[in-house]
Amino acid sequence: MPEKSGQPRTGRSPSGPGVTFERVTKRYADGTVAVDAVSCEVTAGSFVALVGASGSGKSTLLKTVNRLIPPSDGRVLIDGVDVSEGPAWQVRRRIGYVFQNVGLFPHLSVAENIALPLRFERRSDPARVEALLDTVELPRALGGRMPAELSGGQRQRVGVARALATDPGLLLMDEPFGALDPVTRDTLGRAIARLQRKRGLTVLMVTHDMAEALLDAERVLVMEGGRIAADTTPAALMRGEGGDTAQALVAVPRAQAERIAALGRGAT
Ligand SMILES: Nc1ncnc2c1ncn2[C@@H]1O[C@H](COP(=O)(O)OP(=O)(O)OP(=O)(O)O)[C@@H](O)[C@H]1O
Repeated sequence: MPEKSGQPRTGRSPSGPGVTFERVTKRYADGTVAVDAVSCEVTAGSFVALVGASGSGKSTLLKTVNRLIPPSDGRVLIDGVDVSEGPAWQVRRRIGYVFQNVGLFPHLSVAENIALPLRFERRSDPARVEALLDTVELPRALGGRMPAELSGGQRQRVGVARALATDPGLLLMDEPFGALDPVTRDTLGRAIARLQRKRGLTVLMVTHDMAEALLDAERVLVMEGGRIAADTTPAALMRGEGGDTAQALVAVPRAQAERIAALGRGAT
């Protein structure tokens, strides 16, 4: 993995776009400044994690990319084009979006849920749905089930498959695995990281879990009070760099790893 923050680790040329935040500010109606003049360049084909305390502005910043939240000031560019230009559906067609409790339609089968973005494009493609089930490592037979007949982890995989249906180059994930057990969380995180490298996707992932950010992403943005407090690599964070806010977040998985290692050595 390259050390330099922001360089994609994928060996192939990226298929995902670059994302630019230019002094992006979001002020809510009650005066809350959720995002405060954030400027940042996300390199095409890179995997970036957004971490920070609750309320630090991570989700708000992420949602300015697919226009779920319009900035009060500043702008967001995808491959140099302002996302506020043109109809929202046109911008979102090129962006996969995965969030916690993925919001599958309960009255549609798994296959129908996955095919939904294709239907909006007037495409019907059962082979594509099967390929997407393969991508997220779900048995094809699950396509006929209803969402209520799946486990939480399987539902989340279906959400990822649906987000990938239109073959977007950019994937936005907001606490995508937050409600899952640790094993499924780890497996899915690795699967996404593999997919990102293989396809050269640009991924922006909000997570509360610093260990997840360190293991899956190649660059970590630490948010505090609507600003980026640190912009660095997992390796640099593990060397103790990035400042106090970042190090307070790293301290949790570090201490856990040390306690587990001590248990392994037979310490009480
Ligand atoms: N619709 C809204 N109206 C007013 N304030 C809001 C609104 N949505 C979010 N906020 C505030 O904006 C700030 C940033 O919220 P945001 O959801 O972006 O943070 P976050 O870092 O994603 O938090 P969490 O980790 O808890 O999901 C918080 O103070 C929040 O209370």
